[in-house]
Amino acid sequence: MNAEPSNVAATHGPVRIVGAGLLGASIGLGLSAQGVPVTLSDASPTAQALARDVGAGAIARTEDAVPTLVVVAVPPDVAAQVVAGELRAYPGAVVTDVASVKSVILAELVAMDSLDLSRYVGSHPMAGRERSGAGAASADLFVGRPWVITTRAGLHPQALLAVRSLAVDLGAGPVQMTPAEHDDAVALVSHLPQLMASLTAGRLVEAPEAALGLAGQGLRDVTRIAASDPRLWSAILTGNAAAVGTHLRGVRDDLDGLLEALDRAAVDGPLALGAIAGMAGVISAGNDGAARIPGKHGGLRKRYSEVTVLVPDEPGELGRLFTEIGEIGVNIEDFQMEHATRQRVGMAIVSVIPASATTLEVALEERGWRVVAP
Ligand SMILES: NC(=O)C1=CN([C@@H]2O[C@H](COP(=O)(O)OP(=O)(O)OC[C@H]3O[C@@H](n4cnc5c(N)ncnc54)[C@H](O)[C@@H]3O)[C@@H](O)[C@H]2O)C=CC1
Ligand SMILES: O=C(O)C(=O)Cc1ccc(O)cc1
Repeated sequence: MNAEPSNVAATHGPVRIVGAGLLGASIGLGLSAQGVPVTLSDASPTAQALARDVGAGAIARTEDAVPTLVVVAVPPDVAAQVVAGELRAYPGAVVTDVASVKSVILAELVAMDSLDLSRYVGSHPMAGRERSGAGAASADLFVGRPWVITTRAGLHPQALLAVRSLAVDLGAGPVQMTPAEHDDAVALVSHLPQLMASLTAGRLVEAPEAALGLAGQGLRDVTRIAASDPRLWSAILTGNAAAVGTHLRGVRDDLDGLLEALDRAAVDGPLALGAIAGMAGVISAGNDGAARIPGKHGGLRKRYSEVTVLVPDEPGELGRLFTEIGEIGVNIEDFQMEHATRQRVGMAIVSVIPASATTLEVALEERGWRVVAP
């Protein structure tokens, strides 16, 4: 995202952000970069000062101009209380929250007396990281990502428009859903994957060092989000308990079928009746499901060819590889690095458009690089 003020934001502000962590500071950075006035408030003075220092806005003061929009970016278990406080403090402002669960927060708000909920729009940017705090914030966190905006009867159309504009200003695509539709969808595409990553990584706690030493990219891919914050995620998961439970029970049914087939193979041998079909069913359902995940830009995921190059684990070698790929005239579309444990070599996996893959392989080999056969 352009760091220069572009003055094209539909959001005029002032925007008040309550909760200046990863999400709050990322929103503040994105809006500040477009010249929108932003103030920051956080229960933690340290978090507030860090968000200011990274450029997400100014620390809120009592004499500040009244905000037109308040963005609440605190953990889900305190979101309703904070939203209620902001609706009361700023009777002319639209208030949104960005918490990862929506029905439970709306239910808490509805149960409170004398709140003007026509100005409250629950929302959820589908973008984030496995790290917390303003130190990990980024102005372009939301670019190209969906931003769910929850709709319901009684919502003021101007409030809905203000939150849609916020999402668009930050480069996201607004998607309207009811709170229940949202919660069921994220239970499947966000909350279940978090639990599967945590459950898989949890099995490693007591694994022998020798086993861990064999780990490759597959384990790293599956466990990336296991680094997430336990406090935040317990609030998210319990805040969406019914929907998460439904999808987790589905996994339990699949596991029961899998175990039955495995037990048969363990007792009667790998070709035991139904064993192969049991495994193939699970793996091919996985193939079909994974093929349905939209890619970065909504297209098919496998748009690039991968060229794998061995890179000596020495200072400057990766830089030299990038420079030489540039000299060969091939554009790097994506990049991943795999490290083999206890070896002084890494594998650079360079994604390029399919038409350039062979040219790149040949040219790199001519220059003395070891290209791993696809
Ligand atoms: N982390 C992620 O990847 C995503 C998180 N979200 C949602 O965004 C919200 C914020 O999450 P993060 O920014 O990741 O967390 P974070 O931990 O980085 O930041 C939360 C901030 O809220 C502050 N806070 C807590 N209680 C407060 C209160 N009562 N008043 C004022 N400030 C308070 C904390 O001091 C902290 O600085 C959560 O509701 C989360 O579900 C949404 C999308 C992605
Ligand atoms: O890192 C990822 O893959 C994510 O999906 C990030 C994320 C985490 C929590 C949310 O509520 C929304 C998005």
